[in-house]
Amino acid sequence: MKWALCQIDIVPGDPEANRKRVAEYVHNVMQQDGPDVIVLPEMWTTAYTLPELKTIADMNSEPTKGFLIDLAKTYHVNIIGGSIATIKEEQVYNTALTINREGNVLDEYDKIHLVPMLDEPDYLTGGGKLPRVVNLDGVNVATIICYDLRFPEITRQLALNGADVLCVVAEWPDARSNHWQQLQIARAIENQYYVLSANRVGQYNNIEFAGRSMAIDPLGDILLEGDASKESILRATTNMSVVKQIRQQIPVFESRAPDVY
Ligand SMILES: NC(=O)CCC(=O)C(=O)O
Repeated sequence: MKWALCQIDIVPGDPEANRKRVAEYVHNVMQQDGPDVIVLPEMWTTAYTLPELKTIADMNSEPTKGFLIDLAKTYHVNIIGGSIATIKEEQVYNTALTINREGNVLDEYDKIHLVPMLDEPDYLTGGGKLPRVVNLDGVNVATIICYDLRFPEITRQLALNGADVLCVVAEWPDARSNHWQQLQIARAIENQYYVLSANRVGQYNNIEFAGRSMAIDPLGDILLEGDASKESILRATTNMSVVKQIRQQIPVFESRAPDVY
């Protein structure tokens, strides 16, 4: 399966401008060796303009959900639509959308773990349900959002639920880029799945974001890594026979002892 991980900058507080940019990106990506899946970063419609979200966030994920469905159908491509700020029953959530080639919304996941270092808990409501493991062209994929990466409880459970690929959509600051890289490698090794990420680049509110989007194989080897500051599209390939092979060679899931811990 071929993936395009979109490491892009975001226009703060301007969802219309960001949708326009993403439409152009998707158009260009599909012109050259079209991927099977496109992955966008976290909060890509607004960036972290938290005090403004009550006025600029989507309502029940619209209009961005409709926009992504149209893109998926037009280009016949699966889209992990990063995450967007959306208002549901007067609460603002950070929500990841996964849409298949036919334009069906397979998952709408509200970020569970809100980041104190970026003031998310002051403005957002955390979700109460795990992401779904969805099937994209025969591959089992789960998507988490940025800070979720620090919580091995969720990433292990997604492996137990059948994930062979973990996507991480992010706005991870450069100040902690070491954690960004090491945690992705750890999650790949311990769960023996691919970890593919799309992190934003650029700055907002004196925070520099880390870029360095990654594709990591189920042994923890880095296949691709984005630049720290430049917009780029990382093109990765996943092969499910590699996941199967590693899980046979090092049978971690059979060796678990959940009755002990
Ligand atoms: N957007 C995020 O969730 C950032 C997470 C972060 O800064 C960290 O875990 O460190």
